[in-house]
Amino acid sequence: MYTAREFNFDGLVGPSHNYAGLSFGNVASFSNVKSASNPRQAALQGLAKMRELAARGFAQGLLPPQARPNFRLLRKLGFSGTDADVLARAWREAPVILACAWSASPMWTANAATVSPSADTADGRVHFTAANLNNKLHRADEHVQATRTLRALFAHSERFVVHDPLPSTPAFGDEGAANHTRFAQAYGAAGVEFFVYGRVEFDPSAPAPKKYPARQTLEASQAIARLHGLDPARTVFAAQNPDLIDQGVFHNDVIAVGNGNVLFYHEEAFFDEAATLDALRRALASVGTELRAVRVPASAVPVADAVASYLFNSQLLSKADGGMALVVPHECRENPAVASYLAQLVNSGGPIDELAEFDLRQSMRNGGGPACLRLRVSLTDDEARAMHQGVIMTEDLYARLAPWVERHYRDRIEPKDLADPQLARECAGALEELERILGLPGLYDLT
Ligand SMILES: NCCC[C@H](NC(=O)CCC(=O)O)C(=O)O
Repeated sequence: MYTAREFNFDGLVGPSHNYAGLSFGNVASFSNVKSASNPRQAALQGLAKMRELAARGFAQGLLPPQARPNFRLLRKLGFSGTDADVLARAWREAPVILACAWSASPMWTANAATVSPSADTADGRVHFTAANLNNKLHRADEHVQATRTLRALFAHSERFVVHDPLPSTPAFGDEGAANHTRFAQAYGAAGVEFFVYGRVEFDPSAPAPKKYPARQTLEASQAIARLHGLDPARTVFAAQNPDLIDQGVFHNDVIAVGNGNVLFYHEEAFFDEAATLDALRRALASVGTELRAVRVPASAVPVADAVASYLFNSQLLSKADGGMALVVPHECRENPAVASYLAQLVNSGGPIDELAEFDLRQSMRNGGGPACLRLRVSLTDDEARAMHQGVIMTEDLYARLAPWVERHYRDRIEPKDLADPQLARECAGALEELERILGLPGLYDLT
């Protein structure tokens, strides 16, 4: 009856992937600052994940990288002259700003937008709102291209709407789907949308972290629910545990993941666990579904291990046989507490009965695991047909993209390379060819 599927749109890692330590509050980003990256390996690791999941029959797409360096940003900040002048002066006077302009951070497409499937929205269209990501300079401009890309892919205005991002001010800090989960009996059925926020701008007494920034506000989440036309009875807002933000849980998707009627979460994830579960249970009951909560106690997995391994930054995928696979990074096997927890989990008779493990080390070193790397979009069959087809992962597309990466990507970038105008030319050349491979002429505003 409900013919809808969940597509995962993974970020294709861009040719300037590097480690610049730009994300205060993200432990991995800070610990790997200024080490050498390998963009070629990063892109191939991401493609390998997309290819394997597509081959297994999961609906898999990609979102293209963004043009870097971001000369528009650098020029806006007063660096002028030729492109080479801009890079040289920024390198001399403001190397951190230069690194921001080069960041390949759009690869983490969970932060590209919040998406509400048509079964949840008042007008029956799929709604997208590009995230303003205003907490970090290197991410605060991503929404310009993200909006443009989403409008190119989901152009059919009777089926899709891509909203402008929320106002770029602290009251509306929005990090997209990293703080949003949807529960439903089936992808095409009416569901419950779950928003987790880190602080409340207009209520100073609300919980908030002390050391690291809370990137998502309640006000932003509420605005998105309004824009998307969500039914209040099927929308739940919950506060993240601020102490965990201070321990490196900078997005909710570092400590919880949901799919179908399953919530897989750490017992300390939420400010008020009981109230959060109650609200979810009530909302799910209104659509005839019962919540299955898989709670991980701190005695089995301490928060520090969850952050180091990215156990919860996993994908929960519904399989044809009715079970669910948990897509985890290699780091989960290397962490003894997490490895033994997972061995027990898949044999517990619960909803998660399989592990799929991937080497995503290049992304992980910047704090991005399997879940950060993908944006979920549930689409009916008609909607899936109405979107641009050139970004859907197939063996054929893989066979074109892997050699494209080999041709254009370096295998090493260190901080001083960001001053190199030749690297900028290589990146532009790569994207020009990518527009053709994906069948998206004019995707980039390369003027
Ligand atoms: N959802 C995962 C996002 C990871 C991302 N890391 C970064 O931007 C690190 C970039 C650097 O430090 O070079 C972030 O913190 O927003």
